[in-house]
Amino acid sequence: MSSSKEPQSQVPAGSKGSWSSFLKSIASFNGDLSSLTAPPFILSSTSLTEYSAYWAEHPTVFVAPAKEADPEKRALLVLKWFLTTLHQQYCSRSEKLGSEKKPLNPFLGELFLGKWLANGDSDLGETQLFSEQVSHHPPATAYAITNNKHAIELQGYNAQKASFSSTIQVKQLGHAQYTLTPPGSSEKEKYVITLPNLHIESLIYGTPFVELEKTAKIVSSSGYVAKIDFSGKGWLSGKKNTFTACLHKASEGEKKPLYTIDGQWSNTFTIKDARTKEVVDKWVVNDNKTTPLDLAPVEEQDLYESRRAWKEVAENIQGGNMDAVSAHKSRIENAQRELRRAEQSEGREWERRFFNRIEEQDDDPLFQKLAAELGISGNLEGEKTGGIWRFDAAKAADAKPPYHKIGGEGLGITE
Ligand SMILES: CC(C)CCC[C@@H](C)[C@H]1CC[C@H]2[C@@H]3CC=C4C[C@@H](O)CC[C@]4(C)[C@H]3CC[C@]12C
Repeated sequence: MSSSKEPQSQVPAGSKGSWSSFLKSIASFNGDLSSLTAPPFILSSTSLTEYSAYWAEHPTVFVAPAKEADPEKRALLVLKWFLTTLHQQYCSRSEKLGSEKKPLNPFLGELFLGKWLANGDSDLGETQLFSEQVSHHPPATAYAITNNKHAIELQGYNAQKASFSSTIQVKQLGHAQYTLTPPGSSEKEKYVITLPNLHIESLIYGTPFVELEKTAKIVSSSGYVAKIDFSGKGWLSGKKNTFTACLHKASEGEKKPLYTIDGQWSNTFTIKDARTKEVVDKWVVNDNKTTPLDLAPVEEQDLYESRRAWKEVAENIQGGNMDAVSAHKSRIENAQRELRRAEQSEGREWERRFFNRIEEQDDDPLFQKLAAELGISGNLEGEKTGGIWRFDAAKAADAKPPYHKIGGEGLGITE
């Protein structure tokens, strides 16, 4: 007999069979999550290209480091910003939709573009988002978030490698780089960020949610290192999403912490000065509303913008009309296959709108130095990310639709 405290299955009555076949299929799949066929109740109408927005849903926290003159406090503010993104990155679907869902698998060239407006804050300026699916096989998304007023740029690209060991385990490939120009300085300061591993909990009950694992690191050109350790359901606290973080000088090591942070990334965490043991800052997720991303109305969007391209699919997922969902998905997939065939026979490649594929040896030396400190290499990951991707600010300047000459052809739309 099951005790009343044990979680009950939340799988809808009509989906029990398809859920258990889904669970069986993941136990033996090939590592590409997009290839999994999941039952309708777990499908999301949001594409993975949208997830890039999670990096800056608190624009004031995103720009705060650029205003700080003290390098040590600046490094702390970058760490704080990174930690404040985690709730949105890893919890927001579960909180909004009742569980983690399977996102739409972006097509090559799919775009998600928008901005966070200053909303009356005269000092904030506009923060712009460029997110683009730069590879389809393997799937990889590149993003850049810029704030010109504060000369900040975050860019990165990522892909996921999944495996199965009692549940879905996900390794994130790729990394992020945050660049600013300190007040009064003319030299850029760069922070390179590695991404944590994650796994899915509560799959069996039909209420999957994300838990983070292992570590993430941030190293800076100013000589600071932040290490974040994720312990999931903390051994001491017994609470989910538990972590500890520590900021130290690269020259001094972890034994001489400057600041320590602990708590739950999905709830509350506290920042302490490690020298005085004093609490210097606290973050409470519920006290900090996110700023909604400002998007062009769907009719005015480019055909390759995510919400416009997936409109029919999304509406039919929401309406539960799965035949129409697969019809529209197939339309896009077939048109994309056709396009790839044509490109191949003409010996050319799809032109990325905002990003370029680069050779590692041609990369920014500042980035290369920090990557070496972290032991990461674009070349080693390149196979899983379709290459090494860098934002092209010139391509983004004054960008407005239409973003591609090709029109509806690649989406199976004839107009
Ligand atoms: C819900 C279950 C049954 C299906 C599996 C869904 C998989 C594809 C989902 C679940 C959680 C998702 C991750 C959640 C958050 C992020 C952070 C973001 O910055 C990049 C994408 C990434 C890393 C997602 C990739 C896709 C992901 C791993």
